[in-house]
Amino acid sequence: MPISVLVVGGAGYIGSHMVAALLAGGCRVTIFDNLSTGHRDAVLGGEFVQGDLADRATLDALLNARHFDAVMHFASFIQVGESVREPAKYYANNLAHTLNLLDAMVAHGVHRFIFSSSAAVYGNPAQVPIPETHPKQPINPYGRTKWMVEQILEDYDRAYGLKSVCLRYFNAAGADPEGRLGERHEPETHLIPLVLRAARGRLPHVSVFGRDYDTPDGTCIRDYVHVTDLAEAHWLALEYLLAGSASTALNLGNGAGFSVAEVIATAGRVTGRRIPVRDAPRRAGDPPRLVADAARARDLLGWRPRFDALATIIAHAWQWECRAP
Ligand SMILES: O=c1ccn([C@@H]2O[C@H](COP(=O)(O)OP(=O)(O)O[C@H]3O[C@H](CO)[C@H](O)[C@H](O)[C@H]3O)[C@@H](O)[C@H]2O)c(=O)[nH]1
Repeated sequence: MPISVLVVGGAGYIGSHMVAALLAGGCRVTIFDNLSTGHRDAVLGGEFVQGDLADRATLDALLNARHFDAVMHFASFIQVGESVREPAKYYANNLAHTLNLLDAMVAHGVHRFIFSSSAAVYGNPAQVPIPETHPKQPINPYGRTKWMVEQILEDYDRAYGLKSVCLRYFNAAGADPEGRLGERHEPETHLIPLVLRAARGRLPHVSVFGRDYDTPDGTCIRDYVHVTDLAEAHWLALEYLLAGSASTALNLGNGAGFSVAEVIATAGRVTGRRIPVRDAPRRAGDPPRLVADAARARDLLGWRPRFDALATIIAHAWQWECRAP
């Protein structure tokens, strides 16, 4: 029997790369596209179900009709600034709808869950690289929803035996090396796709949000991790749960930080284009440095990122950008 996985948010950026990896690995995949936030054409196969995570009846019907070995949950809103302006939207989708999904899983005896968490659970870190044991003090509603779900999962394990792996992504970036999939947020707010749009002339310039941070060149430092390596980590987390292992939370990053200025310079070299830059004020809620200590994912899962060079991450994103109309 192939492994059967329900991928919630499987038509989004990271979810679609995951679906491709599961299909390539011979899994039976059902994609639940929550509120049509994804792109159906991004899904390379599997069964496609469109629905609303708020609708328990749809979830019950799905979980009644199919056996799932595990659920992977990618369907969340991800914009920090928007979460500050519209917290209700984030608490409804990222928290309440996730709770609905978990309750449906418990009711139908599905007890393996892989959750897309975030480095945002750490808030402004007191140290980098950040280990998983670092205090969790999220500084915006987005990060709080991720940390609340992680805490709910601890309680659901104790009470209902629901086993989970929370994967705390640092900065997901890059695109499918074969060029079939890539990043397509609407609106796009992430640094690398915006830099590449400026390189291609689809944007007049890229803004640098703050040059007065306490970092060597004054711009913020992030740990960019390739989307294919994130999908690989989910695979390993699935195998880990199928082996009967205990619930855990793991950082996913390369352990190397790059500043905004370094990203722009690297993109200039990779693309061979001049990238117009404009200085802009700091963006609210941006911590100066986020760099992962991913030793636990290495030790527990055997995760070894393959595309850890920033230039490779940007090259794959550029290949995808060049395919955009
Ligand atoms: O036009 C831009 C866009 C971003 N930045 C800077 O580039 C860095 C990276 O910004 P991104 O928006 O690409 O990524 P974030 O670190 O803000 O976001 C990451 O962490 C967030 C939570 O903290 C969410 O999880 C989000 O989806 C994830 O990519 C930040 O210092 C940001 O200020 C710019 O200078 N100009």
